Amino acid sequence: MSMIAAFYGGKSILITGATGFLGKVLMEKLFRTSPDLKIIYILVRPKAGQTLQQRVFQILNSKLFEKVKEICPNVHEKIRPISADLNQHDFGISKEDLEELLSSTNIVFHCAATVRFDDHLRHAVQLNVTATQQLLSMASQMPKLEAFIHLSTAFSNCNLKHIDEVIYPCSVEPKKIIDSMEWLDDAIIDEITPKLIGDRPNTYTYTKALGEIVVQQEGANMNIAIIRPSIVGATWQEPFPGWVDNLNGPSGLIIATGKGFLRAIKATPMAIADLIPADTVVNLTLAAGWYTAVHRPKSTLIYHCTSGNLNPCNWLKMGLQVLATCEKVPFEKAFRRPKADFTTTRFTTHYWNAVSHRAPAIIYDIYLRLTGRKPRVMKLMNRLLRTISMLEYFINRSWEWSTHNTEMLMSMLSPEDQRMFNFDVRQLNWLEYIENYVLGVKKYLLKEDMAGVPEARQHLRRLRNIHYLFNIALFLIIWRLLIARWQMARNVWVFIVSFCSKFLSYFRASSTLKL
Ligand SMILES: CCCCCCCCCCCCCCCCCCCCCC(=O)SCCNC(=O)CCNC(=O)[C@H](O)C(C)(C)COP(=O)(O)OP(=O)(O)OC[C@H]1O[C@@H](n2cnc3c(N)ncnc32)[C@H](O)[C@@H]1OP(=O)(O)O
Ligand SMILES: NC(=O)C1=CN([C@@H]2O[C@H](COP(=O)(O)OP(=O)(O)OC[C@H]3O[C@@H](n4cnc5c(N)ncnc54)[C@H](OP(=O)(O)O)[C@@H]3O)[C@@H](O)[C@H]2O)C=CC1
Repeated sequence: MSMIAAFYGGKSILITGATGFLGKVLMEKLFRTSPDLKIIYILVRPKAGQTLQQRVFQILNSKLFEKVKEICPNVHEKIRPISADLNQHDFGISKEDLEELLSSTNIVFHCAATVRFDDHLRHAVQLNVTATQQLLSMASQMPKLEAFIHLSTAFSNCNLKHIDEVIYPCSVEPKKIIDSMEWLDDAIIDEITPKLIGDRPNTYTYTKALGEIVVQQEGANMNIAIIRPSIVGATWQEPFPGWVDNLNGPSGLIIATGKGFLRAIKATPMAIADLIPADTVVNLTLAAGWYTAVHRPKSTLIYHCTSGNLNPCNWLKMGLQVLATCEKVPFEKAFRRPKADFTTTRFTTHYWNAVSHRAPAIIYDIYLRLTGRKPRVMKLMNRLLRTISMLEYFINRSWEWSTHNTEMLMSMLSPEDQRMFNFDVRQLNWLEYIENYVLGVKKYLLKEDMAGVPEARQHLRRLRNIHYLFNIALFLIIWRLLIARWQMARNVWVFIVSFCSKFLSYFRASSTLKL
């Protein structure tokens, strides 16, 4: 019998960010392994014209929840969406809902965050710091609370090379930052942002670090744990391999590679690609929830959910496997053939951006214009290059994360729990995982049917022929222009022609002699 699954049975659980990538996988696993849990409260905001109920309906009707609906047919009765916007004071939760939440909740999983790298500091602070502080204040009024689990990121201290499972101080106290956001105007915030984030690359990592300090300060009297995942990727095993539903992290770049948009990227091939599957993060999170509530460690424990020190994979290995899979099972309607390389210097990156990214986009847009259609490729390309520039920091460095707490937690699990809530990345086969990831991107993100693969292959063959024809035509045009303008080119041309004709006549002569 699984101790962890039994622990969540009969519990009332509050999840923030349940409509996000990790939140959905977390909810799915909870329902699948503890179908007898009492209720899951989720804080949801109405979005894109959808009501809360419609959003929940959409989640439950996705492929991710197919198994759950078999195991727990009344799953819809066990999810209670609560209208809440974490940008608002008190989250805008109604008085009745708040009372119910405060009186019933046993466990809190705080997943909501803004994960955008370029968010304005005011917004990032509001969501990743102030909202965390408010949620903790709410949690402190929950008489039945057993554990509060906060989702952070392994990159919250990416300004360090070696990162321990501890909370590092920031130069300015989070409370001062929260206060200042209330009275500083946007222009001043823009001006001080680079000084505040210091040697971190973006507001996301900075505010996640502030969020951790808030958790430590405000949650001193609660049972709290912090999970720090690295780059979260598609699921490894559960509920099925390759599930992913947003473009964050590597997923967007996998699409860009498979569709032939991405041809070169500045990366350090041997740097560690610290990916971690979403289901691994969820298993560790649930195990930490159980351990925190049952064993009540004296201090806040931080768990690094990373792969680099236990089972390292580098960007070269990952990139080659992405390309190999895209070759084997191509994406539909590719712009160009999937063929990409890593660049290592600024100069080569600029060169390949001009030749392999911008030039084809301009040519294709001209073709679209000439055929009476709206040009769109350059816009897409600019967005891709901007995304790459945001991610570059993470693919050109390696970090070391210590994993003592994570390994300790693993050793505390029964063999049954080690199997059911497996977060041992040493068992992960990277090539198999990356292949399933790419297939998952194709099936669940791009919603492409595997029946379309032969047509996609045919399309790639057409693109290859166009590529060859284009290259030959380009060569001939350039050569013709050179001959017309340069004596030197003419001399070379005469030399080549006379060399070839001598070579041919020599062959002709030697074959006649043999006869
Ligand atoms: C040798 C072979 C070589 C082969 C090479 C093979 C290569 C394969 C190797 C792979 C290497 C992987 C490296 C990963 C490193 C990850 C590190 C993460 C570490 C931190 C982890 C964390 O702890 S943190 C969680 C992750 N957090 C993010 O990862 C957010 C990032 N992101 C943003 O911060 C914003 O995205 C940003 C960018 C500002 C743009 O912002 P933006 O305003 O320009 O664009 P938006 O995001 O608003 O998107 C506007 C519309 O573009 C659509 N779209 C957006 N991206 C798209 C895309 N890539 N492809 C298509 N479509 C896309 C979107 O769906 C919208 O569509 P629509 O308008 O229809 O709704
Ligand atoms: N994905 C990754 O690579 C990594 C993620 N993490 C951490 O894991 C956690 C979950 O990330 P992930 O699932 O990928 O992120 P997503 O962007 O997929 O999900 C974010 C969630 O937060 C919710 N949210 C955002 N703003 C508000 C708001 N104002 N009010 C209410 N809810 C809001 C979103 O709701 P809505 O659907 O309405 O937008 C969504 O449910 C985050 O804390 C992140 O920092 C850590 C390391 C890596």
